Amino acid sequence: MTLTAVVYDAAEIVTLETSDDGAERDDGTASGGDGKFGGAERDDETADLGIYEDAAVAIEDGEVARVGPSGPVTREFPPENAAYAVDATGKSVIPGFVDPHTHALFAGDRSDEFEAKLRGKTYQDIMEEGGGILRTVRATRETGDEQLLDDLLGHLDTMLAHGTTTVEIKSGYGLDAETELRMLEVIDRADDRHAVDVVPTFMGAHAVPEGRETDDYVAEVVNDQIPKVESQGIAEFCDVFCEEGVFDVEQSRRVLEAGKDAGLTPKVHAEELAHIGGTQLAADVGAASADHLLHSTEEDIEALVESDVVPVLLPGTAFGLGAAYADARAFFDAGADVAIATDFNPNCYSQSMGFAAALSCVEMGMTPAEALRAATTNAAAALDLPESVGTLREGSPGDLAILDAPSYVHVPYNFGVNAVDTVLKGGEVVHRG
Ligand SMILES: N=CN[C@@H](CCC(=O)O)C(=O)O
Ligand SMILES: [Zn+2]
Repeated sequence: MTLTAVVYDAAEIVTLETSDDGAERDDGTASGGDGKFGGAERDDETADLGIYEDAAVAIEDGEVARVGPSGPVTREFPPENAAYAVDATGKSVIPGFVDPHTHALFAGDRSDEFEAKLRGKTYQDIMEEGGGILRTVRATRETGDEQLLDDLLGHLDTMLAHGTTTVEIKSGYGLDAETELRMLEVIDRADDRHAVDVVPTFMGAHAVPEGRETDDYVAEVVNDQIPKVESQGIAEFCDVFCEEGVFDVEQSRRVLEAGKDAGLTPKVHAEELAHIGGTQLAADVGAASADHLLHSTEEDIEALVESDVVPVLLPGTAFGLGAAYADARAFFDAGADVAIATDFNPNCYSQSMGFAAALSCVEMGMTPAEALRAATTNAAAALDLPESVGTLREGSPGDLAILDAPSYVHVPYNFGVNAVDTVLKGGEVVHRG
């Protein structure tokens, strides 16, 4: 056994050791409070997170061997014997973030669309004028693999610096077999080259290519792209943009069923711009997650909970679109294990899970504890990862973020600023702030 790392004297280590017991919460709708926060106090769920104060964590062969009060841990695992010894005095330690929804591989710049939206254009207006996803498709098709890889590695550096140690990345800016496979290949190479673990998703059904009929393109995804993706053997999930004016429920179902036959677990972009039944589809096909959910109904939410589909909420997207946020409390009240993600893409240009957590608290009414669980253990569940991912208990991967702050609450509290100081992946220091 090699003692990879000891992080000691931390003000606080958050293990997420215990599971959320679904304690009753107030819905925060009582009157008399300040603005949208309402006047009712919610339960303090800090105890659910398994927090040690004045604590240390020891990592052997890349896995957490011990976590607990600093004295006993450092006596058993002396920092001077470790390859990496980190004095975390005044700092706090959390599991590395898991970002379960991104489109981080793309070419081109769409900052002008951000300005256009601020001048009043909608996402759909921009798509109809040839902008949006199809513009990124044109740019991605024209860009070589090495440039795509370089750009992606840069984005992974930014994510890592913000505490993300595992990320899902979708293809979907190719929309033809050749470019979709090329994207998955680049995603795979980035996974090999970078400390961040990358989970690859095939999303040939991200948009309908210019000049094509939707049914005809769906047939291409099903009969040509998915078999090729299966033989390539990189993708783990198959996602579809089930949306008004993009792929309807039946077209989305055809793609997801074909993906399942090819060994790809379904995921669904559902009810982002309108309600068309994508959430129910996710439940029907046994998806790992349904994502966006800005327009989901109570029945939709119940269906997700009954089918064990993880709802992934993307507050950065609502922020960037100037849209209303998903009703996170409705998901919690139904007993869902809610996850959050950045949705990093050219239309939602943020790689920061800390920012997603801040929006989750201020705009979607989560407590900092709920936001942290949504960004770690629940996010790992959205990617079908082992239960230990996103936790810091014995046997967990040694993936952790050390915050330059005495408590995990500073992640959302210090909004707009990166609270992450140092990041360990598999017990190795891979980022120092
Ligand atoms: N909604 C579909 N896909 C992305 C946006 C991609 C883009 O605009 O380039 C999303 O999840 O937000
Ligand atoms: Zn997306």
